[in-house]
Amino acid sequence: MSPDSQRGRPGPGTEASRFALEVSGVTKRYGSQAAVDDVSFALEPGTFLTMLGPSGSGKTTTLSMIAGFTQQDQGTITVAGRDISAVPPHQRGIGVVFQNYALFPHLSVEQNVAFPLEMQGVRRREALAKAREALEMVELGTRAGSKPRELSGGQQQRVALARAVVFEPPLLLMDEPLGALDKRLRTQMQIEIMRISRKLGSTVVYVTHDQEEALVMSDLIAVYNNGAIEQLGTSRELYETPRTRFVADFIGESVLLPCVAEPDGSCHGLGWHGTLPKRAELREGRGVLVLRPEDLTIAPDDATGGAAGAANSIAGTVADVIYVGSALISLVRTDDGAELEVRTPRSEAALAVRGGDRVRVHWRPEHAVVVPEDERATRGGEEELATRQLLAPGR
Ligand SMILES: Nc1ncnc2c1ncn2[C@@H]1O[C@H](COP(=O)(O)OP(=O)(O)OP(=O)(O)O)[C@@H](O)[C@H]1O
Repeated sequence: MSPDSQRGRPGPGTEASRFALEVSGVTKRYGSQAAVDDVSFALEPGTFLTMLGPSGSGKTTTLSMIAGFTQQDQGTITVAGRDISAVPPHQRGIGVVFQNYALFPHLSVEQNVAFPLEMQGVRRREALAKAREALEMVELGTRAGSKPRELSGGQQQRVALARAVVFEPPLLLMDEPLGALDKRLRTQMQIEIMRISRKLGSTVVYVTHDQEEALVMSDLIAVYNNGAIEQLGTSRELYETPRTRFVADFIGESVLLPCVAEPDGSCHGLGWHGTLPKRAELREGRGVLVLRPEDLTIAPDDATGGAAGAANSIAGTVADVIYVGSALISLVRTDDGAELEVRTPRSEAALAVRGGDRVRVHWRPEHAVVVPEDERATRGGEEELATRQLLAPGR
């Protein structure tokens, strides 16, 4: 477990109930495979956490254990300081919106929304009145008497959202709730979900595949990989200071250059040398220099700095230039075969280069991060070869 995944956990003797949700050392195995492997995090009330990661990395299983649909093999889950591990789902007081958590087709929209309240023993009249309020909140007040099949996909999702928030749950779990919607409706619903969760002051755990959605909506993002949280932080922390190569690659566009960090504070790679960035996860040995395309600048290669070139830069040939409206993307192929993407704002387009130009791509060490090499990524393949060449004396 990375120290990051423990973020916000209370220390021994600290009052646990200051957290709306605390997941501690939770593991779920299917056969010999761990779907979720020793996951821990704690959320202050009102936090919006998004779980982001590739398919099969354990996001839904984590959510399902919090909801109570799946029983963990190890670890504890507490909601507002109360261990809910043995509490059945409907008694957990958690609002749930799962993509496949369908509405009841034979009930009207308002009866669907009133259902969780009636399950809690609230009288029918009161439950229906509250259901109508929740439907107003998602702007479906006029469709209370409709059957779900008479509504569009987006409207049905909004009913599901109303049903999840009708009892004003302090904790709301959402698994790809907008997965089936088109882009326009998705954006509208993202705003709706943020508005409603803020209004209710709910703590939200949200699962999505869409990193843009995660960056826009979340206070915190947990990046999942292979059943574990690889890094947990704000959007900005994940983008600007990824701790691992996986996170650097997964969040936003990145340029990754294999490198060797030296104890004297320098680092070098194939065809370049420079200063070891302060934000280096390792001070010595093999790693990967992480750069963001918008932090790179491009200039004609005038061979400054002699044959080895200027520090913190690499020479190459422009393979392509793509106009994307707000910026120009230059794809540069280095002499050692690495591909670099350089993003130049449109306002600086005078600096633009053309395909076939010899150029030098520069970066500032304060914009770079060095992360450890990912063993999985370097097992076999070209990259291992590149790293071996990098370490070979005489190059
Ligand atoms: N009921 C089950 N039986 C066996 N294996 C399961 C079961 N549920 C999940 N798994 C396995 O656990 C792993 C994690 O699955 P999970 O659904 O949590 O991933 P996910 O990150 O939510 O993926 P996706 O984004 O595709 O929904 C996967 O390898 C999956 O095959």
